[in-house]
Amino acid sequence: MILPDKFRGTLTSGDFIEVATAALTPRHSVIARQISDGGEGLLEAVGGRSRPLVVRGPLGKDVESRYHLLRNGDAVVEMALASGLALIGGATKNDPIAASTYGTGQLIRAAIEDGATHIVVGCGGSATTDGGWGALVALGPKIDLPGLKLTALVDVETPFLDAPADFAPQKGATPLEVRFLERRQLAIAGQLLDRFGRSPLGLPKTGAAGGLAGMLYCAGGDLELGFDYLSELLGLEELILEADLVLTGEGCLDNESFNGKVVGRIIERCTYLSRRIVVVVGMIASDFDRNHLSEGVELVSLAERYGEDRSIIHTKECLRDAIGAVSLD
Ligand SMILES: Nc1ncnc2c1ncn2[C@@H]1O[C@H](COP(=O)(O)OP(=O)(O)O)[C@@H](O)[C@H]1O
Ligand SMILES: O=C(O)[C@@H](CO)OP(=O)(O)O
Repeated sequence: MILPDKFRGTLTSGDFIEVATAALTPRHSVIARQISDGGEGLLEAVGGRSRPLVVRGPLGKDVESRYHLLRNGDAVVEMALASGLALIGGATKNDPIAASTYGTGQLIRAAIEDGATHIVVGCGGSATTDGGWGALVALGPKIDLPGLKLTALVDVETPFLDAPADFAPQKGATPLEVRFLERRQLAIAGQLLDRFGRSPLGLPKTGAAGGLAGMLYCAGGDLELGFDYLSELLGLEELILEADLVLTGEGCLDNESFNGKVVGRIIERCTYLSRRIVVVVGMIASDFDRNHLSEGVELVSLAERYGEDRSIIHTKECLRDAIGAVSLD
């Protein structure tokens, strides 16, 4: 069974599935699912009908975006498709103070106006650290509609006030800007408490997507790990139980991977269900704590095996070769 996350910047989870399926068939029967932790790739993973919409991108320029309507009635928004770092070409092009979740609010509002009553918002992969303020402005009074159920799917356990220090640097913030964002985040938490009577402070998961998850929580929403939502939707537990081997991977295996992200959750589930697990990653972070891996987890780093340059430039070839070298009998 193939269950990959993306390798940010070099390989989508769809690419991983294509390469791995070609390497394993016809000798092995393969089941593959695209999977996401709520960040990039969520809409591809959930499927459903796509509703296209032009919204305001993270730095104010219009972007073509969309949300999905599922057969079970859920409307699914992937915030990365409206307020994501990838939309503006990465951290060096970002303005980490100005970046706003307004466009995500526009997507949620459109789903409400289309009649959705359960809106699931994937948080992660963001350019923003605005505590969800932009989305709140875009939603206006819509967010208070009776009967509206909101679920924030998160990819990390980070609390609201830790979002700037933990994630703003990867969005281009300097240490000085991180301190500013921390003060602003605290002020936003106060505003959210005044408005909704609920505070995000001290609560795990509320810092996902720069605190968008915290705003949704204050507005009455639930917080759920993106992986757990998808696992239930796709029946992953049953599929893992039926598999002889589970193959997964992501760009960089780090301690955050075990903080709610796809690869960490898959390793945990396979260990619990006594399934063989092979993890192919682009690289392993230098401070990665190997105690996260139980005995028996097979780990391959493309950067270690083929060199960093080659693994980044020729990711597909390296992946094909690495999978070919795994003993599958
Ligand atoms: N093909 C690759 N080879 C080596 N490292 C990679 C490769 N692709 C991505 N990476 C590394 O992975 C990092 C992104 O990590 P990833 O696990 O994909 O996303 P996330 O930040 O959501 O956990 C990149 O910044 C890069 O350092
Ligand atoms: O958007 C963000 O702030 C972070 C955490 O939610 O996402 P990612 O881990 O994908 O960088």
